Amino acid sequence: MNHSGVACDKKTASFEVVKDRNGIDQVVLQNSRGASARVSLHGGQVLSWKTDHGEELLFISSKAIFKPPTPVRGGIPICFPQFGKRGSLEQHGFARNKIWVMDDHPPPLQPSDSSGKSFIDLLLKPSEDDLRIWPHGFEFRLRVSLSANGHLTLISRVRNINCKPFSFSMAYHTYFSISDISEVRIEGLETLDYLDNLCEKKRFTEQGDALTFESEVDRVYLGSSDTVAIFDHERKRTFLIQKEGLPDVVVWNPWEKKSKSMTDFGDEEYRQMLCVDGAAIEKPITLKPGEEWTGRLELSYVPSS
Ligand SMILES: O=P(O)(O)OC[C@H]1O[C@@H](O)[C@H](O)[C@@H](O)[C@@H]1O
Repeated sequence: MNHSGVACDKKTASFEVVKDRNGIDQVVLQNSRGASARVSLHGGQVLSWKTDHGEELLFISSKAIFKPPTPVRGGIPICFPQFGKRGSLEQHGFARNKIWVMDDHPPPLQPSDSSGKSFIDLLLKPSEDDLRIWPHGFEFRLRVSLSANGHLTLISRVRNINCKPFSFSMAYHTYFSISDISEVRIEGLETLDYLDNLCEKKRFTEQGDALTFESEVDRVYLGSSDTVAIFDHERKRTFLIQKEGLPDVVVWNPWEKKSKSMTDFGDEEYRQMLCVDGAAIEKPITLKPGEEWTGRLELSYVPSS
């Protein structure tokens, strides 16, 4: 199938555009082995990423609301131009609530970002309402691609098309599907400083051990290495998060009490999800007129013992 703004190598991959129940386009990417991903124009949000055995790798709440402007609880919402409540905008900024468009003529990326991959290019430009609350002309281009080996890559390019500089924060708010929160650990954040959202954003230093979970966690780890891993012992699977241009890592699990206060989240669902986000938060990105920033996230999984 051919669609403007969408390209793929038909020998190795395919895609399809379908409408959700609210009439919003979703793009289904598939690789030659049958792995798939689903991306909605609502928020430019990845809603599903499946292995070639059809196993879902991302968490979506059974109570998620799919009607804009509510952001969908799960998948990979894009937080932009603000993370959390660190600014005057609504929580996590407006990008995740907007309807993005397919990008007909994206500026070229590296050939390796296209060949053998099934991908979709999306674009968000500010509406007049957006400009009233955040008066900065920008173009946000997002490429979501699925490779032959099932890796999911998100490449964000933000360009300043205005005549004055602006600054922003950004996060790929990734809800991983896990067997049980008591069975997982994160490696790659040991010894880093973090800002604890549960303690008025105070700065602490992580101890030398891998991160495990026994209560609510809501932290921004600062200046992490470019690879972070989530080990899921029960499922015998490890997620690898590789990132470029995204120095920070958000780790969030709402645990029991907060889960009960969220209307679009099941009371017990905190057990089956863990958010680990590649992000740029502590030091906002500043773009001069005409400048562009790129932030790249690659997600993959390997069997583990
Ligand atoms: O409910 P929202 O707006 O999607 O946010 C969920 C969570 O997102 C996390 O990234 C934040 O650190 C948390 O503080 C927040 O509760």
